[in-house]
Amino acid sequence: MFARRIVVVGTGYVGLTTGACLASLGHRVVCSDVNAEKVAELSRGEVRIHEPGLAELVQEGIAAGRLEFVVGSADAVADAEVVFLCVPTPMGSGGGADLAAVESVAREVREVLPSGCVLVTKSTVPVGTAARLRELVDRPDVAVVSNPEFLREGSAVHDFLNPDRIVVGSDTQDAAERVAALYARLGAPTVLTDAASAEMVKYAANCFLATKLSYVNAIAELCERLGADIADVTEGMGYDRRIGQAFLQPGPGWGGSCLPKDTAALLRVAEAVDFDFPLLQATISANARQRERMVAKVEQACGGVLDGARIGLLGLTFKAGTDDLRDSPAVEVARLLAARGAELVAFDPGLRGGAAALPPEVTLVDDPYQAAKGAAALVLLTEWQEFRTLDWNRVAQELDGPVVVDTRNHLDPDVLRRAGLRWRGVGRTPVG
Ligand SMILES: NC(=O)c1ccc[n+]([C@@H]2O[C@H](COP(=O)([O-])OP(=O)(O)OC[C@H]3O[C@@H](n4cnc5c(N)ncnc54)[C@H](O)[C@@H]3O)[C@@H](O)[C@H]2O)c1
Ligand SMILES: O=c1ccn([C@@H]2O[C@H](COP(=O)(O)OP(=O)(O)O[C@H]3O[C@H](CO)[C@@H](O)[C@H](O)[C@H]3O)[C@@H](O)[C@H]2O)c(=O)[nH]1
Repeated sequence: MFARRIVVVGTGYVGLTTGACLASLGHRVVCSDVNAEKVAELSRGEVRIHEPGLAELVQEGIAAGRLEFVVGSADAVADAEVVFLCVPTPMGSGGGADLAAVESVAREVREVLPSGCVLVTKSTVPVGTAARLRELVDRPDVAVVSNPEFLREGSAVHDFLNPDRIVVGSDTQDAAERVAALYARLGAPTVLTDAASAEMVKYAANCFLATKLSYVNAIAELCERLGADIADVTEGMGYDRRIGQAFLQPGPGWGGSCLPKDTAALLRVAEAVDFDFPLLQATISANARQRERMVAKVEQACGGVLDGARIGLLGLTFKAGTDDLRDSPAVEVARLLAARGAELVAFDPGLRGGAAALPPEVTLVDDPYQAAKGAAALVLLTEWQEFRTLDWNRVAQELDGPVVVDTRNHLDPDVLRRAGLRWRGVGRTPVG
């Protein structure tokens, strides 16, 4: 089925990907945003975020007349069949999801939504939000559907077009089926359920992933203390199909715009219904400890003195393949190092054009060798592919102290050893 007209509200990672991908599937899509400058750029086919294939899809959609961008939502929804809400739901004070943007759009459009239209939450929203929106919109002729999104930043287009599953929930079966039909060409397994269950799937999945990572980071620490090797341990675990190889890489802790806020939000949801959730609490607190652990590793690598030490940082984004610094563990480690008096010089391939949200103590430079220059230690915080192939002899010449702390186990310790460098990883025996 091809919808006559789809409106996507919010043109961030999720909204822009949704709009461009649905247009590429043949739907007619209007994307709206409050940011007039962004709308003007997107209308010219200019995409600021770093997402492979997204700019091309946007340009193709515009050229085919299937994709347009407008400011404000009220006019845009006037003849919509389906309206996707893709606005932010950040962590509010107290940890719960802040639904101000979702509710503000719902209020903006409630009176102008055409009869028979479906209002869809694609933003990550707590269980009960669809029910709350039904009350807020107060239109028996408009159905509310939950259709959570599972794409990852850095592979957003690929993930949207090749989903592991589509989840659609509504208390109006027909509306859920209409939304599911938009994705029919993707051939993905589809879970049709009620709204509360669909909303829960999203949190349950993200919190499970976060728990898997906190667990693997704890096992890595144990490996370090017991002389076992986390790379071999996770490989051995991962062949068990019930566990799987994915999401088993230890690191400086998990971050990004989703896992931290979603774990905090589920904890709040649980509290609200008097459910004690020590497992999720431990997942979160172990993650905070992981960042401290990385700082302790760097301190040890610098001979126990961080105050006044110059430290080079490789990577600041929350993972490779994105320019996103939101809740980045790398930035948090940098902050903690700066608080201990370290002087920080950082290079990140995703931030070549600069970055707005860096702690003032971090100086951003344009190449990795400048980050290494005169440093007491070099610390890899984000797993960019190009870090593997640095000229390590040159790095060794630039460094003041011959040590690399690899918080992602991303580098080949033997290559570094041959360049005369000491390597310190996570959950593995130090080399050199
Ligand atoms: N980023 C991800 O990888 C990802 C994946 C799955 C789900 N999500 C969820 O999707 C939602 C959006 O996340 P994002 O990362 O795309 O956010 P984002 O910050 O990248 O983009 C949000 C966009 O919404 C716009 N906006 C804000 N208020 C608006 C309003 N009232 N009307 C119209 N536009 C408005 C902003 O200008 C911005 O362009 C969140 O709930 C998030 O949890 C994100
Ligand atoms: O083996 C791993 C995998 C990930 N990470 C870290 O975990 C965090 C999250 O990574 P990832 O899940 O790839 O990033 P996101 O793009 O934030 O995607 C998550 O959050 C999105 C927003 O809800 C969901 O849609 C995705 O399914 C979910 O994977 C990052 O700091 C990664 O470095 C590790 O440390 N080790």
